[in-house]
Amino acid sequence: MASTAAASESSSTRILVSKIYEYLPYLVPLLLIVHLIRRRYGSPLRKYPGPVLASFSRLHSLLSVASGKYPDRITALHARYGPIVRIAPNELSFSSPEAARELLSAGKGFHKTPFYSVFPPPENPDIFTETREDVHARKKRVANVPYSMAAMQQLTPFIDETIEVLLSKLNNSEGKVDLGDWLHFFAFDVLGEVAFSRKFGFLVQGVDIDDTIKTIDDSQWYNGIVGQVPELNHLFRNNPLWKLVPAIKMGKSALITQMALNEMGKRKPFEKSGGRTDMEADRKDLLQSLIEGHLKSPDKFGEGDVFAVAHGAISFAGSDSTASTMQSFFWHVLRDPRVYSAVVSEVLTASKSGKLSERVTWAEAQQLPYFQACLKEAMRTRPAVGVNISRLIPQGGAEVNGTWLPGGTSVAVNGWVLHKDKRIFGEDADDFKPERWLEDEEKAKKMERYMFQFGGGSHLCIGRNLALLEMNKILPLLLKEYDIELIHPDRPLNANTTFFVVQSGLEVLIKRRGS
Ligand code: HEM
Repeated sequence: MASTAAASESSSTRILVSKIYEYLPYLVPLLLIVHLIRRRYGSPLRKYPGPVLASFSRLHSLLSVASGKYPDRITALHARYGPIVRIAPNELSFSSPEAARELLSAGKGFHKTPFYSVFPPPENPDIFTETREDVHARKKRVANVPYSMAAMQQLTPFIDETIEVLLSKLNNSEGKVDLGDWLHFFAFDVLGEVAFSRKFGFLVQGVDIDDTIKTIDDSQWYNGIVGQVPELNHLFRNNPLWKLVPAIKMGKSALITQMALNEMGKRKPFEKSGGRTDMEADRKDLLQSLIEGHLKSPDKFGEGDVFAVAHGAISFAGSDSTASTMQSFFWHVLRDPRVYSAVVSEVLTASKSGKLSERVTWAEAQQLPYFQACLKEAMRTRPAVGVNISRLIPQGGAEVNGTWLPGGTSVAVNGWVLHKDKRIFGEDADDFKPERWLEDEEKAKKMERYMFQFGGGSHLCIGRNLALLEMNKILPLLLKEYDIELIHPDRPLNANTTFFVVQSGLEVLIKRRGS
């Protein structure tokens, strides 16, 4: 009896298995469709409009970033769907600057999303890649000290030295030059000096040595795209087999990594050198300040953090961002004869009346209101970070700008959208118009509050003082020294957004004033 029952049971199992096999080609797509429909309609975010693909897959975001035109894509999405757009199954993009202020403000428990974890180094996250707020806060407290404006001012001699090299190069190449390339080389060389008291030599050689800049940009391209689906990182960069493919050197710029390692090595043991590279030098570079921070609080800021922060500043955060901003400044100023003539006249008048030194200082640049307005306007209309800044809503949910959102929702904001808000910046917010900063003090203060070119809150850019110091010194100086003209005034600047908006094509005719 028992054996008959067992035989019949095994035969029905066989039938079931054979049926499953028979229907498998239909079953798998069916289950997938059910899963996708659940993602689209079963989510509490279903009431928010957005592209259909985005409601059930992150593929939409991935393809948008891969296009290199993310600022245009996200702007178009908000123009079509309104102030809150569902850009992925669990992600909303907000266009309102008020929402961005709340999202980025410190102490609300909004953490960075897994997007950031894709950026190297995975083994020792730096200030940018660290997604644990408490660990981030601990590290940032130490790293903030050397990045303060007072500390940065002491680095002025490093910047001045690099300025001399740039000027000598431009003096020797009067006529047609790619100003964008020179500004890019300048931004890198300043960082080499500031961080390690070492010249990378981009300006001297006038080329992208060892394809360093290209390697960094390729890495950013990868980070921006794979960051949309961070799980893919296990398949690629974090996959040991990936490293065996010789053509791929994602995230590893030999020149910069080697320089960082050498400089750290030379200063060991830290207890003895105090982080100084040269016992005679009276200049303190960034690495020395970071080592001092490490010596004071080795438990909060380990040796790995010293390396990660110094290396990250150069190989990721500080170079493309500053170069892109300077290129935007020149492109906007040069293509509008009215703006160019106003800013040049301000600089030359100040210079003639003895208000500018031969090498413009930070304090002097602050006394050039029209120049300051042009710089702000460049950072407003073309912020250097082109992809979204995103944060996670904590478990239990939270309100953003009056909208209740469930825990685990990712919320994104984008400077290219936020800075074009007509309520804050005016009906002509899409236009480059420096005057908007000079018309009314109250209005200018309000606009300032809603500028996100350096992010905000606890993740406000740590390098903003360095970038501002550098730009305030070199930009007016170039306007003072040279007559500059766009070769192709009607041609847009080529912009390829990876994480930063990497720009090219700033070709100009340059002539020394008075020559
Ligand atoms: C004009 C130049 C720059 C721009 C426009 C810029 C922009 C930004 C933005 C928007 C963020 C916030 C990103 C986010 O929350 O997802 C950020 C963060 C950061 N930036 Fe910059 N940056 C510039 C220059 C620099 C420089 C020169 C350095 C270092 C030398 C630097 C280092 C960092 C770091 C470490 C972070 C992470 C801060 C944190 O999460 O606490 N940046 N930057």
